[in-house]
Amino acid sequence: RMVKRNTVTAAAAAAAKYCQPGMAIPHDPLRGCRQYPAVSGVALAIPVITRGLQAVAGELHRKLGSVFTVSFLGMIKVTFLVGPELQGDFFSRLDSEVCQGETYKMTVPVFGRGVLFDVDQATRTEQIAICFEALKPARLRSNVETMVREVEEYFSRWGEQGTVDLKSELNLVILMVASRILLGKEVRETMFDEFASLFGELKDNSMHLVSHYSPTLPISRHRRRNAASAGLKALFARAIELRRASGRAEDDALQRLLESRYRDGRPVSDNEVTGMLVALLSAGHVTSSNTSTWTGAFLLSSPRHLAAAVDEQRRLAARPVDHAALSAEMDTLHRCIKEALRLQPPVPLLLRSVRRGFAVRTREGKEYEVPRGHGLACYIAFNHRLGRVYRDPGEYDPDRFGPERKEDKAAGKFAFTAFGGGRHACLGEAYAFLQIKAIWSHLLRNFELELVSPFPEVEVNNMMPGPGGKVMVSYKRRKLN
Ligand code: HEM
Repeated sequence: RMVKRNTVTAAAAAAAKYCQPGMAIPHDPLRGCRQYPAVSGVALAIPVITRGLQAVAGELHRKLGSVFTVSFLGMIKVTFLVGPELQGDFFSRLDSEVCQGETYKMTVPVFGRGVLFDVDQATRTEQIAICFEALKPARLRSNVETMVREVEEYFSRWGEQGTVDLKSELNLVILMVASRILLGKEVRETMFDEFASLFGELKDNSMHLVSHYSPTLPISRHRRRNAASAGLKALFARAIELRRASGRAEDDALQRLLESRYRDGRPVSDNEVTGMLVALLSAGHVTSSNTSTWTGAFLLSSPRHLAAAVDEQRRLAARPVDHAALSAEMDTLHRCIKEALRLQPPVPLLLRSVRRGFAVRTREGKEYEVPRGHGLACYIAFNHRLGRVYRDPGEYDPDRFGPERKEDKAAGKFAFTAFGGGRHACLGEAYAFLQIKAIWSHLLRNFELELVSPFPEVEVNNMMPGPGGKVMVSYKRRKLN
């Protein structure tokens, strides 16, 4: 039953000064609108700065329940849906009801014109399907050997012992893997340094909050972002020319994109291919790099789980690190990575806009209407720490995903959403796990590691916050047997 916003009770009317028109209105026939589900975003600014977004969200959740609206000067209203049971409304509704497009407009100057969030919904859906086809797990099988070789070569440069900033090391090795598997040998072998410098510039200048709210504001950061994006696309266009001139077909994502066609038979243009490559790198690099670093920080701070992960590698030491080993035989390592993703999801907050209003029902049976025009928020980092879903939610405890506990499954489909879910679920999940496991299985097999700097704090003012500062790790070579 749809709850009409204009049919609130007398009690609700009395509370109207708090429940501004257009807000999600709790429908509680017995108590009326006693809760005040709308809060001012401006009033929240100081608490968010001083106490952090998670703490403030916790307080709002305690006071207002699982559905509440934050209003920014009455102009932007964002409704938060808290808890796995409400995430179907966020992830699975039709794009005509709950739409991604508005909130990803900031990617247009990054990916370039004619790609993804610069095109209509139908074309975007086709382009995403083309990217999915290029990275689907069956396709990646043949790339694993190259991926593992790239990782081995990278760490062969480390000495017998030393101290490194793990964050910058993992950032670089992941970029090398991506340049080989996604972009191909031309970029990896002849243009890597130029590519790495342009991509670094793009990454540093495109993910700040100011770009989210005003992507074309003429500021120096945006000029540098635009130049880096144009430079990257030109570099990929050169790689395409080299590929065509060689007359060879390679086994990488570039080749698969070049050979793709839209459903009507139209080939994907070079501009679209270069834009999709920038999109895949942007979606996949920071997320994988941050997750690898958090995995290291957590493991190296948790002797019991580190020992379990090392034991697993010892058991598998006689086996080659191939696709079967990485995808099916490293359960302990998989859970260690997944737990890092639960505690530090690289995309902590997802936003949508509501195109057609709809009603949601909480687990307590309360109904709310979320009206057209609202923003909709899925605060992944907060949902991942709900005590009713995860036992001791602040603890790093990979065993919670084991067969005895399965805490992510027990609470329903959307209890673990580090990779999103439903209609727009991440298409790089298999690729991300393969490469992070390739890296960490190699590190655990070949090095004794120790975290020698304090456990990292989370970065602020970044849409994809990672571990802040340097993450210093000392290493000593070893061989597991
Ligand atoms: C640990 C690594 C990763 C994490 C945590 C992650 C997370 C996510 C999340 C949360 C979404 C959903 C966004 C939304 O619903 O608005 C998403 C979508 C996406 N991801 Fe990933 N991602 C990772 C790695 C990758 C990689 C390696 C690639 C590609 C190489 C990739 C490509 C994409 C793409 C293209 C989408 C958009 C899908 C769509 O809109 O239908 N991701 N990712």
